Amino acid sequence: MSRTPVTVTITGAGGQIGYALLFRIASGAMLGPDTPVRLHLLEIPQGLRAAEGAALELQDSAFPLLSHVEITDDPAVAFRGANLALLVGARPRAAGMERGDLLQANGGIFGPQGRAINEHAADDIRVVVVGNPANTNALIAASNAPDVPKDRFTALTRLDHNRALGQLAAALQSPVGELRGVTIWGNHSATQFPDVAHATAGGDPVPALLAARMGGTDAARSWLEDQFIPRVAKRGAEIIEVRGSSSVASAASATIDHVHDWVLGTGDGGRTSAAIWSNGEYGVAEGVISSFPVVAEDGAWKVVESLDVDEFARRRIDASVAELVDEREAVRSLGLI
Ligand SMILES: NC(=O)C1=CN([C@@H]2O[C@H](COP(=O)(O)OP(=O)(O)OC[C@H]3O[C@@H](n4cnc5c(N)ncnc54)[C@H](O)[C@@H]3O)[C@@H](O)[C@H]2O)C=CC1
Ligand SMILES: O=C([O-])CC(=O)C(=O)O
Repeated sequence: MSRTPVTVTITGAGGQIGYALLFRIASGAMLGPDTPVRLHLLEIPQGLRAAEGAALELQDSAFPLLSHVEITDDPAVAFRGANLALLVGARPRAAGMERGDLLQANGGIFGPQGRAINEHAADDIRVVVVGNPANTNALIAASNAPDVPKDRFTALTRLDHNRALGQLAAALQSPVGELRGVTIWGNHSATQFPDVAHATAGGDPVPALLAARMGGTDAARSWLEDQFIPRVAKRGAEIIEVRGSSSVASAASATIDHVHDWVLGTGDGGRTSAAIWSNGEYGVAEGVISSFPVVAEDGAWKVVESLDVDEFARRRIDASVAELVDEREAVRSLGLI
């Protein structure tokens, strides 16, 4: 284990997801058992004590891969030399806040962070935005980092992808590990489209397996449209209702999965979902950060472009992309991009 440590910046490191992320990163779950890490924890002043407390616990965990922890409220320090940036800290929607207010408040976070990444991060910087509204926050950061290739800015839809796997596995009574080819399209919001048209379980097509279990194609289609899609798309709200607060461990786990696959590759048959810069694939508007079916090879996400999109899927994808375009117009009119 003589490799140079990878510098990982985590924003909002003193928050809930930050707390769940830090220990898994330091254990090697994200970058593998041979890669030492330096952690840069960025917080706002009122979050620094929580980040300091987490750092004490990191020390107490004696992780062999953890080479250094830096805690700061200065983005220039946090992003200096960063190879990976996990942008978790964001401004939550408060009571009475309009969408424009939320985008404005987050623009005040992700604009400066994009500029600090542009100025201070390492040349191979890769960014995943978790803080909501994740896709548009990623767009703001990317737009404020003109020297960083756009394909280095991504947003997390892996949690939605994993939620879809969990629901399908339960419906089919199939191990999660046998499921392939699920896709989340569009925005990390209730308009997202979880798509199983090309999915397989144990090598068999999921639509046919659902029809066999549910007594026909119409019953399977109703289950997909009336139960599966809304349940996955609104799972965040369900967790808040049942748990009393938003998803934390599953969000951290999905973030680990996203970065792990981006850096180390998805391998054979490992198609997944990630929100990445659109170059117009599948008719998605260029220059929004949309979720696509992807594989990762040599440290880059690639859209899997060979899938048929039927009329139902087309409508769902277009609706979610229309929301992304609206959000882009809103942040453009606020001067944030
Ligand atoms: N994309 C996804 O799938 C999911 C996204 N989320 C989002 O992740 C975000 C974080 O969630 P939690 O950790 O539960 O929230 P939290 O409120 O526990 O933690 C957020 C932390 O960010 C810090 N912070 C705020 N502004 C900052 C800034 N400018 N720089 C650095 N740190 C800053 C806060 O001080 C706080 O410690 C939220 O926006 C949430 O909506 C949550 C679950 C899933
Ligand atoms: O709504 C939230 O803050 C949490 C979220 O994004 C999710 O659970 O998908």
